[in-house]
Amino acid sequence: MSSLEEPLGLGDLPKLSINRLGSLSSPRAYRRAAADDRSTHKYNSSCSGSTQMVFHGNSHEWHQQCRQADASCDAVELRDLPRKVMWDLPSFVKIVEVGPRDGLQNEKGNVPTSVKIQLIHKLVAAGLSVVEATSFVSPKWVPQLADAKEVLKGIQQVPDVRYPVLTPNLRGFEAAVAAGAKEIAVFASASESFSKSNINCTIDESLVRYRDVTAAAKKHGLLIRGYVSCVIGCPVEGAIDPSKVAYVAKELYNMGCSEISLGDTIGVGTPGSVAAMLEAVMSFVPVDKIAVHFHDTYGQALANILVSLQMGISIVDSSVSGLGGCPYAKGATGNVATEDVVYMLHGLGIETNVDLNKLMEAGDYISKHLGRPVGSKTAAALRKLTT
Ligand SMILES: CC(C)(COP(=O)([O-])OP(=O)([O-])OC[C@H]1O[C@@H](n2cnc3c(N)ncnc32)[C@H](O)[C@@H]1OP(=O)([O-])[O-])[C@@H](O)C(=O)NCCC(=O)NCCSC(=O)C[C@@](C)(O)CC(=O)[O-]
Repeated sequence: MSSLEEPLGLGDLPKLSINRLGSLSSPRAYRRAAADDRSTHKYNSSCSGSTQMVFHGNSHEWHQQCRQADASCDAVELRDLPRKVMWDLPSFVKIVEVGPRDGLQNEKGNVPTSVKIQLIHKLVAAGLSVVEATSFVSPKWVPQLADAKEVLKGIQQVPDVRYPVLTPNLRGFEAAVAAGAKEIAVFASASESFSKSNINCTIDESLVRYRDVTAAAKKHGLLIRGYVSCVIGCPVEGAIDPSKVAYVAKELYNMGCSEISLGDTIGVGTPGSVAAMLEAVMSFVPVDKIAVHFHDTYGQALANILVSLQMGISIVDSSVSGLGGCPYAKGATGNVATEDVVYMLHGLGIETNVDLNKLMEAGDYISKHLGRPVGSKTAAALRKLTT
């Protein structure tokens, strides 16, 4: 088996599933072959010119065309369908695991601090390098995360792993620093109504507040993540104009956020609306600083992630076992499940450094604790194969 076709880090899954999943690694081979074709082409032996992909409007097809086509060489070859689809996907995607925060914040029953800490340890053991740990918000607003200090202090932090925490104001920031936070996240909204119901202020008021928080964070040398929520739709205002998202993203980026996470808080986006929103944001924020954060209310999250990757995004937020939902966004379901994201990315030949078996153990652990079946289709399917 060549290195291009090796199974996708599936550890000790049974042979049946390795074979089934391993066969999906061919897109990696397609991407490698496509990359090779960029430097040389072999179908005109008299020409050594490099090639490029060209979209032919009349036929609606991609062609591999010699860059010197206007001069000495007219070599043109119709490429196969998989290559068209896999073109220019990133080779590595960083997953930001938000389960312990976004996933649990809406849980009605009390989740013990020790369970939250254990969950974070299991997620890190699965290879996740960024695990959002908790929020230093008002316990009146989010009672489930009232133990933020105990959670952050209780984690045995692993070097090179990041544990960001949400801070809505200076008070939360100071509490986070006192508990040992090395990275914080501020969270604004592209919808005025959601901003009011989530953090009790207008968008512009929140940006003023976050300027203070980010200035303080920079003084302490902390990393800062910035969220924009309701980037596609709002439960009150309906569709959100991409220019509003771009405005908030730009403000957060300019105040020093090193990563801007774009949240489809109520999960109404489709690849069409997501592409338009991303295009607007990319005019102001470099693509390598943008993360996508999809809730899966309409079952569109994986498709939305795929179109984001095709547009150059390589940071994806997700939540183990699809936990989640925002207390101030009625009707919103959980985040896209990390297991499903990892399965899709590995199937595309994209590295994540995440061990799917260990990730599923973390999903089993928290699902058992919450007394419900795992919320990941991948985990449910693979569990069926192994029992
Ligand atoms: C921003 C506030 C505090 C304003 O809340 P407020 O009521 O306007 O603020 P306040 O200053 O009047 O404070 C109210 C009480 O909370 C206390 N307080 C004030 N601040 C803190 C703090 N940091 N930590 C602990 N306590 C705090 C404060 O001391 C006071 O206590 P009291 O005097 O009444 O006893 C509140 O609205 C809040 O905490 N909101 C957070 C809500 C939240 O966490 N929502 C979920 C986030 S999910 C999200 O935004 C979307 C995202 C990121 O996941 C992406 C996506 O899915 O799309």
